[in-house]
Amino acid sequence: MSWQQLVCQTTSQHQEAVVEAMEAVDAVSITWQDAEDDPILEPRPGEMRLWNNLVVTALYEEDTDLSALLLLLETRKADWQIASVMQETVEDQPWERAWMDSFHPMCFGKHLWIYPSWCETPDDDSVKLLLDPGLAFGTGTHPTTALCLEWLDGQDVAGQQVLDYGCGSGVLAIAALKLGAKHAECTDIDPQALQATLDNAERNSIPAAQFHTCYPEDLPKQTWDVVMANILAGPLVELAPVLLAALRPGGKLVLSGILAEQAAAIETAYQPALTDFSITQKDDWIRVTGIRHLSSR
Ligand SMILES: C[S@@+](CC[C@H](N)C(=O)[O-])C[C@H]1O[C@@H](n2cnc3c(N)ncnc32)[C@H](O)[C@@H]1O
Repeated sequence: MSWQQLVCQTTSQHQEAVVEAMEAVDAVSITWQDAEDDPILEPRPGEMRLWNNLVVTALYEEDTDLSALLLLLETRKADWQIASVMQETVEDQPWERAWMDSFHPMCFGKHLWIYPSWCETPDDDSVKLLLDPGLAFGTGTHPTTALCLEWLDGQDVAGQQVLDYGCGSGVLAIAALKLGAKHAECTDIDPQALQATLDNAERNSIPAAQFHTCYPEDLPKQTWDVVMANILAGPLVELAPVLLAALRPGGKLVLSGILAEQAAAIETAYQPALTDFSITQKDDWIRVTGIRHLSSR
């Protein structure tokens, strides 16, 4: 058995019209994704934002007649800012397994590995995290997470208290605990992220006494030895007073989720309070690290 797939590139302004036209011919599924590498900045609550240019993909049964839809897309090409339309045949496959094939064990730095739960883990002395893709961000496949994990792997966090601000899946906190940290505080504005962190901590056999999840407004009034925040440049600039106040003098800060061209804004907000300020780039993204001055500034 095979399927027909229609792949159409348009703009966010016309995505709704294209999706409606595709739905009208009984699409089995419709998905859309970024046509470029265009990060979406955090929407305000209740607001939905799309990438500027997107690729809309519709799947149809083998015998669906798509001629009228193709004609409509061709006629409205200019109005709906359609850059391309492609029709292809897709062979049937075990879909529930297909996505699993794209997740493999990944190594960060020298010792830190992330394994999907369906992979066998070797019996060696590497540090292993079990993590499956889920609703919350953070499986290590994104350069921003990878930058933080690579940094963590090179740190001596034994016995330290860490704060994971914007924890997503909890990947950074769990990695720090596996590397010997004493306790991790995990915070996020998204309830699904807090739940995913709890689930992933349990899956990784982290004792409940070693970590805690809460919303940012409920964070305990204390400072931490290590503060990690992989959010986005805008919120990181706004959160600078909060994150710096959470860091004990001499404590280490790692920030990620920042595009290379946003480095100056982060530097202005954080550099005056830090020593050893350092920037590392991976693809379009950067990681910023530093140590809080021993004297308060
Ligand atoms: C890019 S994900 C990072 C997840 C994970 N820490 C990692 O490194 O892969 C950013 C997370 O920050 C959360 N977030 C965004 N703005 C926030 C804010 N102002 N305060 C706390 N969390 C925030 C999001 O809900 C999301 O889970």
